Amino acid sequence: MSQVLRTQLEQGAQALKLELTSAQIDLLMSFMDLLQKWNKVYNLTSVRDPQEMLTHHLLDSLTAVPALLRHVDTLPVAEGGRLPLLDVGSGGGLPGVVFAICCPQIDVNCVDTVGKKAAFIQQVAASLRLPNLHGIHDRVENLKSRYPVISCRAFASLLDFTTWSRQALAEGGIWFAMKGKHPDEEIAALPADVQVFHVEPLRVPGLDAERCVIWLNLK
Ligand SMILES: C[S@@+](CC[C@H](N)C(=O)[O-])C[C@H]1O[C@@H](n2cnc3c(N)ncnc32)[C@H](O)[C@@H]1O
Repeated sequence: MSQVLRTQLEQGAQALKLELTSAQIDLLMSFMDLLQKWNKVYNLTSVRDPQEMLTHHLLDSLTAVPALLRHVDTLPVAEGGRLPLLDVGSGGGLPGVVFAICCPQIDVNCVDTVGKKAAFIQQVAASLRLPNLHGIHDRVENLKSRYPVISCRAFASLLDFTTWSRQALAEGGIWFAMKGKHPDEEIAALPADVQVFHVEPLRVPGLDAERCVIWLNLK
């Protein structure tokens, strides 16, 4: 990836007030390289242009990191332990890999029904030496473990997301759904015991588009 894209990434991180080390910027750039390389073989994302990959995938996912960190910082985590997070329908690792790189205090588990996508995540974890990143090949509905935070991006309606991942939500846990426009109709379709407790608008550096995070929990 070019120096121009790296500079754009650094400027984007600064605009988001994310204090990333140059090692983390290197890892994000290497992730983009791996995504570009293996996309040709595995068909991980329809986005192929490197510039578009930077703004629509990397910076878009990065925009959710400050919101996630604000929440995580309020939770008790065992000494030396990491907070488990499940990223549902992670595909080529968005936002899961970005979260794993930017938040070493989080243990990121990316689940996808497509075996080659889960295998790609395992490959990214090994290549980039990320001990806090794991690929799981399964349907989210089948998972037996429980997670205090469950995220998704471009996955499904809020109703399907919360219904399919409900058994994987730890007691007192939260869902973190990355969405485009405020999804009024999806919110209206939620069952009575699932509540939206916060909607956070996001601005992606270099992208003129509506984005938000929907925070949900069980009543
Ligand atoms: C549109 S892609 C989004 C990928 C990625 N989150 C992104 O933002 O680019 C949705 C992904 O969800 C996966 N998926 C669909 N149903 C699933 C299920 N029940 N459990 C786990 N993954 C699922 C698909 O295989 C696909 O990779």
